[in-house]
Amino acid sequence: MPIIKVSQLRKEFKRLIPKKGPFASIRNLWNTEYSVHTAVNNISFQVDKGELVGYIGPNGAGKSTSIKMLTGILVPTAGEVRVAGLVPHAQRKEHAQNIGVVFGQKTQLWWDIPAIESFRVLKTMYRIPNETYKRNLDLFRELLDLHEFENTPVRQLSLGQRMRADLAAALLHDPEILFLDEPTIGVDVLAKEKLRTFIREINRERKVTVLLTTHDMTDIEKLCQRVMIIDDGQILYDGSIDKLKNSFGSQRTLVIELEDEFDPVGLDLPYASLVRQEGSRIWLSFDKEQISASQLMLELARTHRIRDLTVEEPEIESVVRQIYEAGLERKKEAQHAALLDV
Ligand SMILES: Nc1ncnc2c1ncn2[C@@H]1O[C@H](COP(=O)(O)OP(=O)(O)OP(=O)(O)O)[C@@H](O)[C@H]1O
Repeated sequence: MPIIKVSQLRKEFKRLIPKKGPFASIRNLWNTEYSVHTAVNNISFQVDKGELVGYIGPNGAGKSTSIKMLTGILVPTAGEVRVAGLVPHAQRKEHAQNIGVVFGQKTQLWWDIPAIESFRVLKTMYRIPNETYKRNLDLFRELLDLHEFENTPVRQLSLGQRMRADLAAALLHDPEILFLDEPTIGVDVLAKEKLRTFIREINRERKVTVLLTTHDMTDIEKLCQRVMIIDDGQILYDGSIDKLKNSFGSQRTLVIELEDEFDPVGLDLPYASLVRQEGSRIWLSFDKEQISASQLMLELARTHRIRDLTVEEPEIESVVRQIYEAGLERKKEAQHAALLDV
C-alpha cells in the first residue's frame, strides 16, 4: 500500500538576474528581471508502507527540494503529493503528526538547552501521552546511548551526538514516516554505524517508512532495499541496488588464484585487462557485455592452471559515480550546444 504518492511533481525557483555595469547595485534595487530554475522536474513515484528508500543524486540534483515538498515546507509549483493521505503543504498540522524529519545540516533542537529539555517541549507540542513518551525515551536511550549527553546543551554536543539526539526527537511522537536528509554527514565511522543500526531497527521493528538522502553510498548499501537516483530534477533510476549494478555497471573483476606464479608472457586475453597481481593471484577487469567470466576463465586455462576463482561485483560507489559523470557530460554537451545556437 503506497504511503507516499508523488505525481508529476514540479518545483521552480525564480532567480533574480543581476544587473551589470554602472550603478548596478543601485539599479538592482528596482530589478524585476527573473530567470526560472526548475529544481524538480515533473517527478512521479510511490513508496509503500514500511519501505526504506534511498534518494540520491549529485549536488543540486533536487533531493532537498523534493524532501521539503514532501514535508510541507515548500509548496509545489505543479503536480501532486500525498503523504499518508494528506497534502503536506495544505495540511501541515495534521501532517506533522505523521512524520519525523531530520536535516543533517540543521538541528531541529533548541540550541541553548539540553536535548532532554527539547524532548519535553516536543512532548507538549505533539501532545505525546506520558506512556508513549516514556516508552520511546527508554528505547532511544538504550539504542542511541542518549544518557551520555542528554543533559548537555545542544550547542556543546559533537555532531554524532547531536544527530542521535535529532533522530530521537524526530521519533518521539511515533510518526509513520521518517524523512532523513543526510543524517550521517560529517559523522565519524563508529557514530555512522550506530545511526545506521538505529535507522534499520526502527524500520524493521516499528515498520516506520524511511526516505533517506545521502552522499554516503555505504548508507545506501547497508540500509536500503530500493534506491531512487535524481539528477537535474529528474528521476534517472528507481529500483533495487542489484538491478542498478547490473543495468549500469557492466564492469566486473575476476580474481584468480593460480597453481603457479603468474607469468604474463604470451598471454593474450580478449576483452580483459590485468589490473593487479600478487604472486599467484591476479585480478582481471572485464566487461560482462563483451565476455563472460566463464569464457575468460577458459581462455586463461589454456596457458595456466587455475586453483580458485571469484567474480567481484562493481562497488555501488563506482556505478553511481558513472551515472553522475554521464549526467554531467550530458549537461556540458547541452550547454555547449546552447552556446553554439547563440
Ligand atoms: N530557495 C531556492 N531559491 C533558488 N534556487 C534554489 C532554492 N533552493 C534550491 N535551489 C536550487 O535548486 C536546485 C536543487 O537544489 P537542492 O537543494 O534540492 O539540491 P540537492 O540535491 O539537495 O543538493 P545537495 O546534495 O547539494 O544538498 C539547485 O540548483 C539549487 O541551487
